[in-house]
Amino acid sequence: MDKGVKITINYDKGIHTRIAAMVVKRCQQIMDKYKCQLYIRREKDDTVLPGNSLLALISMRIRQGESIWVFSDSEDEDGVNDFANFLKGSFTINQSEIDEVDSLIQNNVLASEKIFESIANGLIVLDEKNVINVFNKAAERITGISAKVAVGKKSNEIIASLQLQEVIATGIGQTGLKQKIGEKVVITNRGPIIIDNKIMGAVAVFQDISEIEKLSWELNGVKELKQKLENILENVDDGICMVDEKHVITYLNRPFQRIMEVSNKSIGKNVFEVLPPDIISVESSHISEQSSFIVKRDDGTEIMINISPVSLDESIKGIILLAKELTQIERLMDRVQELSAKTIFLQEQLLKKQELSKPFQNIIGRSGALFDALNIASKASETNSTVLIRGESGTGKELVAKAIHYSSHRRNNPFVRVNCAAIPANLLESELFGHERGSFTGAIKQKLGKFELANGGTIFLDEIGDMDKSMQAKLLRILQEKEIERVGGLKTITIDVRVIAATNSPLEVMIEEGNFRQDLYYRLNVIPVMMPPLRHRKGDIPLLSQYFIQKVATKNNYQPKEITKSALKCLEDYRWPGNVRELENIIEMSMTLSNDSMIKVSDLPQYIVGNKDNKEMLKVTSDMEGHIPTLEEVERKLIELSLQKYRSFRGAAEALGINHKTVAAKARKYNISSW
Ligand SMILES: Nc1ncnc2c1ncn2[C@@H]1O[C@H](COP(=O)(O)OP(=O)(O)OP(=O)(O)O)[C@@H](O)[C@H]1O
Repeated sequence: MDKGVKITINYDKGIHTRIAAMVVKRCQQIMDKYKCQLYIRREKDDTVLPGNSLLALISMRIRQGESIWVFSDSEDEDGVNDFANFLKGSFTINQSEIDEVDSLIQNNVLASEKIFESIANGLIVLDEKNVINVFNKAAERITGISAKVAVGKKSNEIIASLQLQEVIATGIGQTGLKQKIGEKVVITNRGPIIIDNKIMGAVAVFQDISEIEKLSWELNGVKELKQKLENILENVDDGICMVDEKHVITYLNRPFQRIMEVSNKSIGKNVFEVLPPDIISVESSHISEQSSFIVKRDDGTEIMINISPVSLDESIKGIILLAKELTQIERLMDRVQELSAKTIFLQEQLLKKQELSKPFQNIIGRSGALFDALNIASKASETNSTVLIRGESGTGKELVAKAIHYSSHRRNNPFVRVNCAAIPANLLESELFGHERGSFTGAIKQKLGKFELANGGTIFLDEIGDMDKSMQAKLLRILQEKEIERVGGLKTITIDVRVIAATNSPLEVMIEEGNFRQDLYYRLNVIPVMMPPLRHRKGDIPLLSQYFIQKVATKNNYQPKEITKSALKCLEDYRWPGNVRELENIIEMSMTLSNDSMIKVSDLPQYIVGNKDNKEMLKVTSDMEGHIPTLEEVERKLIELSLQKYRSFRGAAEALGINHKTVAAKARKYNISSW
């Protein structure tokens, strides 16, 4: 190869395309003749090109006067000399040679096109005016634009996103450029075509990497998911252990290490070596379905083990072991039960509260028994049925009767109360049914009865147990026929009245004793409402006290007072025979009596405080172990106890219902100094 021949090109147009084709043709003939390969290279260039490559020769663009070297791979120099002589000549050519050369060029062009078409990357070639000359099949596939449309158009009109005009404008190429063509992501290598230092066009080769991008995005998603999963697994309370199909531990979370007393160094070890056989055995590691069992540890605690197979494409790839400390589960179960009971209770309360209409809302109390009564009463208000309200005096029977009336559709008509106990039996009939004026009744003028006055509304028959038997019969008739006759009158008057009756009397006993009509009882007791006594709902006392303090303050136009804890305790300890009415009265009285902003024990009536004192006294005396103490001894003990309990003269004074100065004096007298 080193023995090349240097020649100078004499042909005035240099080796242009057609001459290059001639050179290639001649070179091939010489190579065939001498069985060698011929090469050429520029004088000051190391690049060696085959002499029979048309593309190579054209790209060299050898001009007249330029020197080139001719080489051969053979020792024999004849081929080189022949080729060199041809190159030095004037390339005279006849017509048949022209045809041959043209067909060679044509074939080469076709071959280049074939190459362009068969490459997998998109190829776009532009001329110096930014007009697309080549737009191969891959470019068509990636861009979705056909070559017929693209070729001949400016690149920015067809595929603006590649910005190939920039390359022509700047002459600067780039490699590995990430660009977008529509939804597709491509990596582009692009560069200018420079000939004789002039930008003659640009070429871009691009590869569709959308799939790779998608995969890498998916891979990132998988990585993120894996991270999240690991975080979850580490933060759950359950122990989790994963074992592969070869029984090798691949993962253990921290709770599993704690529960099973193993370290994370067990990862990579055989599960049978790490865990005892009562947890996992060869048989249990071959399961195809989930199984659960309880294992008792030496310290008596129990662990629930759950083994599940991990299957992929119908073959088992390993197992997952879950370990839960049973005590913890039990604790959780208790908590769940407690919470669900609480939720049900609160839901019921909420429901009750929501269902109660406005007139029921000023009936104070949250206790279950009261709510049940109010709930029934509230439902009764939606009907015309007779209601029988039972309960001790002062429990709020009238309040409920009014609430029923004012919640019902009768609310704009009268609510008429009749106290059956307060009206003498001989007057009750005319009170209820009215009377006509005249000699028979002796009445000077006509009087409407309560039933007529209540027409369209509600009649509230309070203390119905005190009604005498003859009136009971008349009332029964009215309830059945919905008609009345005034005393001394002849005509019957149809009435539309809802009846609500109330009593504190034991009607069932009275029926047995023959003092109350059973048929009337059934007529009245259509919807029974039981009002609980206050001593059965002491939890309502603080709320009721607050309510009455506010009510009295508003009524008398003075500031509401607070109630001390010890005074409230006294109220809670009392039996309340007079129920809410009695509490209301006590609050009103003590608010009036109290000199400052607090209702204290000393402001409460003695029989309420005394009730508490009695109990404490009993306790104090029983503490003295059978010996009957003197009054002084009891007093000393009481002062001592109350000072120990309340830790101030004022607190002890409140509890004892005496002045704090008295307590201080007594403490001095009995020498009680440490408390
Ligand atoms: N739950 C309550 N909330 C607020 N006030 C109440 C409540 N219960 C009773 N009261 C009040 O107590 C007083 C007595 O109530 P009410 O007259 O309704 O009782 P009663 O059961 O009808 O008594 P009696 O059987 O003696 O007629 C009234 O001032 C009433 O407003």
